[in-house]
Amino acid sequence: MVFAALNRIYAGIINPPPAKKRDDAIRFGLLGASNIAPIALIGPAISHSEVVIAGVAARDKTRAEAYAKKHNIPIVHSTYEDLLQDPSIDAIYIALPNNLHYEWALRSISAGKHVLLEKPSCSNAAEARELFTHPLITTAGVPVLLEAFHYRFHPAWQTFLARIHDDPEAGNVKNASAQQYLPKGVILNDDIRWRFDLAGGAMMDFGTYTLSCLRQIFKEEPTEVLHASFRGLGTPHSSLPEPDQIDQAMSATYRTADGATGTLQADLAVSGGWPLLPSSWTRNFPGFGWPKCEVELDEKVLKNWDGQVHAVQRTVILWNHLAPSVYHRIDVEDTHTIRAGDQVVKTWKESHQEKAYKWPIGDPRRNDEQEWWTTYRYQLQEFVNRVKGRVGSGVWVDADDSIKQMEAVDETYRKAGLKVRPGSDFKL
Ligand SMILES: NC(=O)C1=CN([C@@H]2O[C@H](COP(=O)(O)OP(=O)(O)OC[C@H]3O[C@@H](n4cnc5c(N)ncnc54)[C@H](OP(=O)(O)O)[C@@H]3O)[C@@H](O)[C@H]2O)C=CC1
Ligand SMILES: O=C1OC[C@@H](O)[C@H](O)[C@H]1O
Repeated sequence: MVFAALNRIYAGIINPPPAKKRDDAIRFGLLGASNIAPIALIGPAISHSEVVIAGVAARDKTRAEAYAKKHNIPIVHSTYEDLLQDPSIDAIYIALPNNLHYEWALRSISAGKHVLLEKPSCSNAAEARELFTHPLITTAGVPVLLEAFHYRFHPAWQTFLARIHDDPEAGNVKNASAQQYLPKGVILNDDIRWRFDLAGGAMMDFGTYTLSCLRQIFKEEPTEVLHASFRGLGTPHSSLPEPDQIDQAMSATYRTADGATGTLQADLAVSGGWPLLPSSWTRNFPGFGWPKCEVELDEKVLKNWDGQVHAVQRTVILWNHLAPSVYHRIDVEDTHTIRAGDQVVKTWKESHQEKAYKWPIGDPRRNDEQEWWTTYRYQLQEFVNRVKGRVGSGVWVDADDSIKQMEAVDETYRKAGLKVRPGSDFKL
């Protein structure tokens, strides 16, 4: 198991096998010399025959040149706008602070470029509505715009959803939870995530994934935020603009019209919780927690005969939805009960575990994917399929989804007593 995981990490992240590039490959330009691009796009592009990372622009040209050299990017522009106006660039990757997503997505689309836009798509719902309903992206034949919720494109996530929504044993969703934690200290004090003016905060970061997970699990929009509470920044951050508006961690519970509930936990600075040691010793040490989604379904009647009922109640857990190519596990537990009236005649459990590094054998989505493909590599595959007009796996994040996501983010901030993240004044 460890050896297989190391192999997947090596081929998927450390040293992806290079593909021979096609003449009609999509030429990507990067806005900003960002920390995330090497993992989210530059690395995945190496093994894709139809993607070339052709250019980068950064606010500081010397930094852009150093970044280009490190990552073998041939073209360097000294302004973001110059990159957009470069006719040799087909698509733009936007991994800028959240408050700049709206403006640069609009600018990129209006320059005729396809856009892979980092999550969260915008600073708030008003911007998302403006962006995703703009005629520049709603008219036929316009460029592709995708909010980069990479985890959704991996077969592990889609298999998890299938166990909740598609199996005969699956009742309605009753309760769900989604959690993501980063150890304290990983995100430094001057990071964009701690800046209210840059639309930062835990809810905009790990919160946006966990909320997206719950919305997918519910398969309908939550109608109410039942509870939301946050842990703020400590004193080292007091020099930042409006530090009291930043959530270092967020916890929120939602309810749907059908009465299902779901809770998210998103923490960008976890401490303590070490096993075996007294909590008083470790409470200031960095803590760890697996990314995890768990769902409890309502009981479902499978069979009804001669006054007896056979029902099943399912629980499903996905361990590590965030980096499933490294390792993941889907646990399915079905509790079967046979009843005669109120009397339980028999009850038993059936459990199994699943892995889905690729689409299942015989599945029409199965193609030339590899077990080491990361979520970002699967996402890139679908982005290219969309640009090229192919059917692909069918997984996508559409405009309405991105709008509803930001509406729920805003509602969470309101419920927590924090301000909705500030939007930009940019107009095309
Ligand atoms: N999909 C995923 O797994 C991940 C997604 N993300 C998302 O990607 C985006 C960027 O995150 P990350 O790469 O960590 O960010 P970085 O801290 O690396 O910043 C990205 C770029 O933002 C530019 N920038 C523009 N204005 C500012 C400013 N005022 N302060 C700081 N930087 C500025 C810089 O560009 P320049 O080079 O021009 O100076 C910088 O290179 C975020 O939206 C985040 O949510 C982040 C991590 C993981
Ligand atoms: O996947 C991620 O990992 C680190 C986070 O801070 C980042 O924004 C997120 O997208």
